[in-house]
Amino acid sequence: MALISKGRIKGLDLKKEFRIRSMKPYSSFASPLAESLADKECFPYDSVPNFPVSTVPGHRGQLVFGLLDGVPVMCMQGRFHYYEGYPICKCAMPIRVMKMVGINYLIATNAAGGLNEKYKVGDIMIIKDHVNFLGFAGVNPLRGPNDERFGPRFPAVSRAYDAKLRAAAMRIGKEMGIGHQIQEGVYTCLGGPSFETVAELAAMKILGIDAVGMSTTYEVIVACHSGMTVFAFSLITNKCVTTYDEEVMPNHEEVIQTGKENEEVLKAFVSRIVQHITQ
Ligand SMILES: Cc1cc2[nH]c(=O)nc(N)n2n1
Repeated sequence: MALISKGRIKGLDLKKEFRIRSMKPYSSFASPLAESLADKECFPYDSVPNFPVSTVPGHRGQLVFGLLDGVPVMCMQGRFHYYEGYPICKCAMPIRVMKMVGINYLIATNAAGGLNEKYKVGDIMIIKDHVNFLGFAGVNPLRGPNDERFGPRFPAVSRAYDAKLRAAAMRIGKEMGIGHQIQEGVYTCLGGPSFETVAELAAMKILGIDAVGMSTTYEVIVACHSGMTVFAFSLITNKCVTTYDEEVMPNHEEVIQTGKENEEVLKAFVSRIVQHITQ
């Protein structure tokens, strides 16, 4: 979500391009919230010049503009992942489009495996920091010539996840009566599409990682580079498989199912955070 002044790129009025009447918050969000918007206008990704298209089951593949409890918002239904085969800068490109329409905040959401033993399936982990494993191998969305229109060559990302919004989200969770399922921790992004081995998870535990996924960090780095304020959370969709004798292996069906089971509470949670941002 982002509070935005009316955005416009020098010489290119995106409002005409997107027929945007008034832009305020934005959310990179799963389908259900975008479906619930009033006064919706949808732009399939393949109708937006140079946009990648979603290839992952459960990701619709369109930009949705509309009203969330009266607040004009922009949602992504489906995001792009490194494992789909896109360059990482292409996976983060939608964040630059949002910046170009004048966005100053981002709410990013994802599904993730719970590595922290205290976590339960269905928990919401507010992300306080990330370990960008992809970046350790140089897979960074800012690699290559720097585009000065957005930010500096060497951006700081030490406070990528806004502390005030994290505290507000914690309070909102308690007010909603879901404080018992709200966590705060460190998220990591792996390349995927294979899930992690037991040994990899043991290593990540030593590194203090709480939840494991395959997205988000590259979007947050680009949002930070562009000077956007970021809030992000993970829905814990499964417990990471940390031993060799566990019955159930991690699987995409479980991820989708847990997302469906929690969509109402997530919609309410994000709506309350939007209200907080726009008050
Ligand atoms: C979206 C998602 C869900 C899980 N679960 C897991 O154990 N490991 C992952 N990397 N991911 N990613």
